[in-house]
Amino acid sequence: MGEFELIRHYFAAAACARGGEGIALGIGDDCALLTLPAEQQLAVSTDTLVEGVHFPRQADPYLLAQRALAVSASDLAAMGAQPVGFTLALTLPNAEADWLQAFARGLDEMAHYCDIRLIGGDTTRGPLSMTLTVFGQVPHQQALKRSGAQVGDLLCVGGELGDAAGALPLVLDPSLSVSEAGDALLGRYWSPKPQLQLGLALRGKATAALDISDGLLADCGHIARASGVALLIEQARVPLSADLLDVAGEEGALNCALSGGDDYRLAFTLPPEHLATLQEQGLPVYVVGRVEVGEGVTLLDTQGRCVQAPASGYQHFGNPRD
Ligand SMILES: Nc1ncnc2c1ncn2[C@@H]1O[C@H](COP(=O)(O)OP(=O)(O)OP(=O)(O)O)[C@@H](O)[C@H]1O
Ligand SMILES: Cc1ncc(C[n+]2csc(CCOP(=O)(O)O)c2C)c(N)n1
Ligand SMILES: [Mg+2]
Repeated sequence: MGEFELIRHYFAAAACARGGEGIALGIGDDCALLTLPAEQQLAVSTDTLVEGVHFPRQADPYLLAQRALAVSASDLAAMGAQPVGFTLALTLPNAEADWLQAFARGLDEMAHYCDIRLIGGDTTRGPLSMTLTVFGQVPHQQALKRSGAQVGDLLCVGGELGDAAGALPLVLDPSLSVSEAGDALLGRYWSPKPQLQLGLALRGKATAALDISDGLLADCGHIARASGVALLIEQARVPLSADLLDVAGEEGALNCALSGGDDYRLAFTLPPEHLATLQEQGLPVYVVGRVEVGEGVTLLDTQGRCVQAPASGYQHFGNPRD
């Protein structure tokens, strides 16, 4: 199977490659063309996933595609953007029909969940990796940036943290036996659910937001820096799932939540007056701390004393505390 046949058969023909709102031209030309309403801005984000770094060797192609698109779409959620389209640059060691079929099915399912269309890409031969670029729309002045946190805001997260990090030993060693709780954690690693609905609901309410990819502490550091404030996290309020507690124990679970990464849940700062409205809508909003004058991220125990934080989070190069 040649490159063009592969593209035609597995990608151009996929349900997620059918046109949609805002897509004037999709797969097949030198560029795709997007048309946005005049009052909207285009939100753009790109993410690369490399075998052995972001996902294990011999990964199930169906799960891999789901994870790749979820990770990318999560950045749109974090900006409060509505998904429009995405490109897929796929590098493959070889073209295997079964692998491609399963990959395209995983991609289709996550694209359906996110309501996003495949609009183009690139297919090359080489070590397995993929780069997805997502495009979304957000009304002018309404994007959720990292820089707007205000003293007095609450610091919130969009759900239980650490599950995917808790699954990592199981991901890395498939010979380990997996309990029911472990299986649930594996589901959170392979198919994170981008919090798109929450992102939209936070428009005009949250003062800053991002999605947690490197760990709560490290990613909150980005908000603190960009906003010029201090973030205080009350350790006891960090939401942990029963499955994670079961698999990793209390201390292990907390470490996964604080520094594990791979959560793809939102962290955001919120003026207190908006909390009840969001929670009444049934949205997952958990208060974990607050914004104060100062800088950096501080972890507090139940008595309000500073706690020595564990290693701060995932970094590809260099010292994690840089
Ligand atoms: N090679 C690069 N050239 C230009 N800008 C880059 C490059 N790598 C990263 N950036 C930009 O730096 C900022 C931080 O990137 P980073 O990849 O850490 O994003 P993130 O959302 O914090 O993490 P994630 O990639 O896990 O979603 C983003 O604005 C990103 O576009
Ligand atoms: C097999 C395997 N080993 C380790 C990890 C952990 N990991 C890798 S990259 C990253 C941060 C996000 O990446 P980026 O900053 O590039 O978006 C994390 C938490 C994993 N996911 N899979
Ligand atoms: Mg991000």
